[in-house]
Amino acid sequence: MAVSGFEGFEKRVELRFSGDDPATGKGLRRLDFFSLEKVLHAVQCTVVSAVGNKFFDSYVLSESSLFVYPTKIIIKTCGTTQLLKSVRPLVDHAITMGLTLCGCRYTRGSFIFPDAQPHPHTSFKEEVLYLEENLPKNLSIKKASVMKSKSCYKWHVFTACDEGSMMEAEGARVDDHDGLFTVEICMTELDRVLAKNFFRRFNDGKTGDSAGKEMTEVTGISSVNRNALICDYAFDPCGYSMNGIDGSRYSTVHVTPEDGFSYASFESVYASREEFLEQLQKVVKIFRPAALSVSTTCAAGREVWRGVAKAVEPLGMRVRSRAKDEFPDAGAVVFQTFTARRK
Ligand SMILES: C[S@+](CC[C@H](N)C(=O)[O-])C[C@H]1O[C@@H](n2cnc3c(N)ncnc32)[C@H](O)[C@@H]1O
Repeated sequence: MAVSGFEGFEKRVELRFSGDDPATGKGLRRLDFFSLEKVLHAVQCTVVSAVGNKFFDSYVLSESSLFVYPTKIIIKTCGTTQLLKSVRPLVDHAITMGLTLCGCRYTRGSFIFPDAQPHPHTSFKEEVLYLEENLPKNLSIKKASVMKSKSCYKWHVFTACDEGSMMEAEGARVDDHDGLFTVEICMTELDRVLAKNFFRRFNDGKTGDSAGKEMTEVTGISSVNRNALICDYAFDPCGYSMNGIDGSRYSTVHVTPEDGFSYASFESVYASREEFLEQLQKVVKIFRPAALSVSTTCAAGREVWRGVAKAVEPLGMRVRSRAKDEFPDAGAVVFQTFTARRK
């Protein structure tokens, strides 16, 4: 942990592969646990709990989450982890399974404690350089951009893909190659009373799993998506992580409740804008942050960002800025920031 406080803002990387194993269709899910742990060791985190269904495997980590699909991996880590160190080993493991990397997307917000970040996360420039050096050469179509806001929080995006993926994305005009769009929500300065729900009582006699389950219920996180199977974990003395699995769709919540650097994140994929907006409202009510950012990534031409301001306005949040950009393979990214009227 940094001397100053825990860095809640996560780094997130999504790797897409082509060439599934036609015999089992399990692709990357065949990666054994020992190999996965070795990759996570390089990142400096560990698995605290795991669950899977017929579509994917989901892992709650000591620092955030990992999702493994047959041809896609999403890994999100916070604190002072070295997330990008996972990229090359994951690509190498995939090659042994007959899979080729065809797309990479790296996103993160602005760190609260940037000076505490180790290599290669000391700056966005360094992260991009590291990715360029460690990604296979077939990912020749690249773009890196920092999307600005009116506050100190920015959204950093890097994407890279091969020519085949680029043509496919242009033809289908569908992001994520499955019709879903991704939403990443970051919240800071959480309501102090609500943040207390993510602290454990001294010597509570509970396990991380049982205390996590209780937090999921007490805070209302269980009602964000009632169809999701939730795998939750409460850290000691405070902090919370959960992964939700709903068919082929994941969701994830991470909370750093300490006053002075409180932070919570919510991420999920959606097919419908209505469902997204309904869940966004529930999430904002759980944390009542003073500052909120909502990043949507979807096919170019789909305007899933619309309606966000209208959805959070009745909850006392006012739109501060909106930045839009397009990225090869990923599609349109819209980064919107909001602040609470009370501040
Ligand atoms: C891993 S969780 C959630 C991470 C998430 N990205 C976030 O900040 O919202 C981080 C919270 O758990 C607390 N925590 C307690 N023990 C921890 C541990 N062994 N590893 C990581 N975090 C721990 C941290 O102080 C922090 O409040």
